[in-house]
Amino acid sequence: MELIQAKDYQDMSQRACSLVLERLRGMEDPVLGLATGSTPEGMYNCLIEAYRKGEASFNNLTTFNLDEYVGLKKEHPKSYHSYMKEKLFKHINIGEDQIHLPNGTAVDLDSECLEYEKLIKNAGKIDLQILGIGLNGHIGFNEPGTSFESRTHMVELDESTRKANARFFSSIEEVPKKAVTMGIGTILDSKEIILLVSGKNKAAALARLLKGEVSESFPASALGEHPNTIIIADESSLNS
Ligand SMILES: O=P(O)(O)OC[C@H]1O[C@](O)(CO)[C@@H](O)[C@@H]1O
Repeated sequence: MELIQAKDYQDMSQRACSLVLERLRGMEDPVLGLATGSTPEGMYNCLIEAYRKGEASFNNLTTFNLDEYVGLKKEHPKSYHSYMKEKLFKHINIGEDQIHLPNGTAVDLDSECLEYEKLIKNAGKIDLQILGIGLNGHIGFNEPGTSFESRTHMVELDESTRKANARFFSSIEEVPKKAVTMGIGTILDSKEIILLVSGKNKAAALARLLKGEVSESFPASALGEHPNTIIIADESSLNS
């Protein structure tokens, strides 16, 4: 794992944005894996800015998001479909047919998971996967104890994850208890991974990751087994 030290959130976001744009420019039909949460918002703003300035175009891009809550319709304001639309997709030149997120309201969720895996496979490998990290080391919604070989599957969210994500809802009761997420094996199949880490509250998780012990009790440690992962971390997550 390569570590890039950024000064602050803004610097982390800009470095990630520059890396993404550089990689996209070098590819004919890039496949990009995307994350939600607070961490990538600055990077998305930078990508939008580059598009507005005419420095980037996304018409040949295919995207796959990591995860979606079970039970929230696409149109629900707190769904990850809505997040992606509001934070990125509606501001750039990308069409509905280019973007993919799991459907958390599918009648048959097991088939939905298999179908999502198939879609990723048919697109070729994910060229570049963007990740954030949860306080307990989750990546996507893969909670501690998830097999590193897991494929897209349905998960029960940890109470700690629901609590952390309650800030996006009116109350913790509204946070769904389940989600569909790419598995850790699915994530590890990506050709390249960028993990973004910002803020004091992520310091313990980052320190554990950098220690290098690989264990299923700490999902992000799977990245230690990936040949091409870059961590971009800001000072507050590194020095707290
Ligand atoms: O960037 P945040 O909001 O701290 O979230 C970290 C991680 O947790 C999740 O939001 C899931 O809880 C991921 O999608 C994200 O990568």
